[in-house]
Amino acid sequence: MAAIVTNFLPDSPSQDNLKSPTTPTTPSAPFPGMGECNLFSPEDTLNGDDALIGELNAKDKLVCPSDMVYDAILKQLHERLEEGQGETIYSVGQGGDGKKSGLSPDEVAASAATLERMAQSIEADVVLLRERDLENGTVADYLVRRRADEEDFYEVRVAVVGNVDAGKSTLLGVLTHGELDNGRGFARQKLFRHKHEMESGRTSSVGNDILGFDSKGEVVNKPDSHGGSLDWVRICENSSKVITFIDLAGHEKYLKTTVFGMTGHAPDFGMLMVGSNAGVIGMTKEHLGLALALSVPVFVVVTKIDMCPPNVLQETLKLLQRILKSPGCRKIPVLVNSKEDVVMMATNFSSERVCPIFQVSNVTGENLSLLKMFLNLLTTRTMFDENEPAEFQIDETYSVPGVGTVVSGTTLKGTVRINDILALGPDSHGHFQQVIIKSIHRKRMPVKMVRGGQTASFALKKQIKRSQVRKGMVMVSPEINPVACWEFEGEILVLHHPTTISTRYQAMVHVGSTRQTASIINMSVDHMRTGDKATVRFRFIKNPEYLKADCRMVFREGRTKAVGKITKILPHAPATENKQKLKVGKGRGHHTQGPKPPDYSASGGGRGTGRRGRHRARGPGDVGATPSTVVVGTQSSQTTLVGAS
Ligand SMILES: Nc1nc2c(ncn2[C@@H]2O[C@H](COP(=O)(O)OP(=O)(O)OP(=O)(O)O)[C@@H](O)[C@H]2O)c(=O)[nH]1
Repeated sequence: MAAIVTNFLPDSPSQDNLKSPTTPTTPSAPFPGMGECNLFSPEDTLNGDDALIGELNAKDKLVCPSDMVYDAILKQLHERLEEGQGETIYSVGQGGDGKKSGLSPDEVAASAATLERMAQSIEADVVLLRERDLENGTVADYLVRRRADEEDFYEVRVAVVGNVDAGKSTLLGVLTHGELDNGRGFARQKLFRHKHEMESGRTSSVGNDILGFDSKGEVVNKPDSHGGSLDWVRICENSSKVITFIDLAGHEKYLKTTVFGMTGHAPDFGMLMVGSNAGVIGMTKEHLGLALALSVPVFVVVTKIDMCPPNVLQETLKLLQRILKSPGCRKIPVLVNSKEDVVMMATNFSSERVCPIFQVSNVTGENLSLLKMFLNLLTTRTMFDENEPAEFQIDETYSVPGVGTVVSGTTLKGTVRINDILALGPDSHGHFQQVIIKSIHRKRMPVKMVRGGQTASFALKKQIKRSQVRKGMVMVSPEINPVACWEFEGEILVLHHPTTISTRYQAMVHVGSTRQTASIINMSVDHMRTGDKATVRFRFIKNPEYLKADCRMVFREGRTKAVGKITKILPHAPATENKQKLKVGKGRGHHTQGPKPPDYSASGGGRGTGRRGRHRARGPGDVGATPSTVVVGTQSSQTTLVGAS
């Protein structure tokens, strides 16, 4: 099995205990209140009224409820919508009173009417998802979703990955423009034209496409009849939920950008595309491994089933399932063939264990309705708490004529409103400066506020030049009192390295939208090889960064890949120590302060060496501190060195 597993897929179960805070936390089920949460317990606010609790747990409670029961169920529904950020799945006919679940057709109809009446009163819509025929009758699952608020919509981010030619652009074109492909690139052309228009003046390397769903689960996207482009503002205004596809490149040469897209754009889910005729080739396993390493739940879309001989399709599916079940993945692959499968998969998807597999054709449209239904039911993994101080990570910067500097990225926590004052940084000295939010856009739509889990662009009021802002910076509430760090510790697992990794080895660290070369300055072991785990102390070579413990990280250069999580931030490590140390060592072959000479052979050859030289010339901090160094002072930019013998 090892042969089919990429070097992003270790044969090790150890990834499970690595949790990411830059990617959102995972609730146990995407739909609060699904299944047994329908049932009332004595802890509910019913003051221990046993008779009422009994009524509320009855499978037929919605058939003809008393006023008291009606009010209690309505209150519960309201709470569940709050908890589920505007939606929930409600099962009708499911009993918690010891009686077997299931209602007669008349009872289901009466219950549905009651549910509908309740939903109307709280500005929500009800849509039947599936009916299950059980021994004692029918249980019906309904999607209850709040209607669109012109200014607000619920956002789910899906990173689209897969090998070149898997049909990524075509599928996005078909989904967002509502027209099938011709097998010769028709659908993707629309997307390219649309992208070209939308990205003029922008240098984004990661494409975005949106698909809106209204409160009834209908697709909102309607390209205008002339240019075929999409009106994002109209889509957002009419949608209760917007899926943002983070369109990542399939080619190996863009892997760096793909890693950035997966870490910096905080996707809720990954959509792995596989061409059924080509099978699991090229970057497919690499992308799957990356998603797993970052704990991003993945679903697979197998395309081109219209042109694939059945035996080849079966081979592809068999291999996919084998890879997904392998020790490196430990997933439960499920082929999705019906609406029932979709509801089951959507309600269990956030658990990260199941991996739904869709088989579609962009040309005939086969099974696309199942995929759309699944996308409609996806819920974000971000738990939002408006009382938390705001945190926003920047993944793109712009200079807009007449507006000034604009930063875009993801709100990780709290809320940000127009005129809020936030701390922007860190700059190259580790400092943060105050900025005022002048205006906010979500998907090009002007809004007054954004909250955790939402992407946004902010125009900044203060005279901030674009050159003063870089990807990887953050804007946070000043009450956080942010501190930047040159150094941090992480627990990492080497997924692949051609030889051994030693102290002073340098590679690119990806954490959230932070992407910078860092040097290993010491480790809990002498050397690390493929499959090894260690606690490692890193030092950034160019700027200090704002990091947080428990964030997931990827450490990679060329074919070297390691994943892990940050365990400790060392905000008081000096900024200038290495420059001085370097002078001592340079030209004299004097490396006595460093534990080991740099492992150039392992650092990707001339490229790695060249980087070291380049960064050394630029500024502080390229070679690591030694444990023997004594440091006085706490501000990274003002640190004094004593006893750097
Ligand atoms: N017959 C058939 N052709 C398809 C299907 N999906 C995509 N294609 C064709 O496959 C070709 C490649 O599709 P793309 O969407 O460009 O593939 P991609 O994964 O985006 O490729 P990169 O952007 O290069 O990474 C195009 O000519 C599409 O028309 C499908 O379901 N059936």
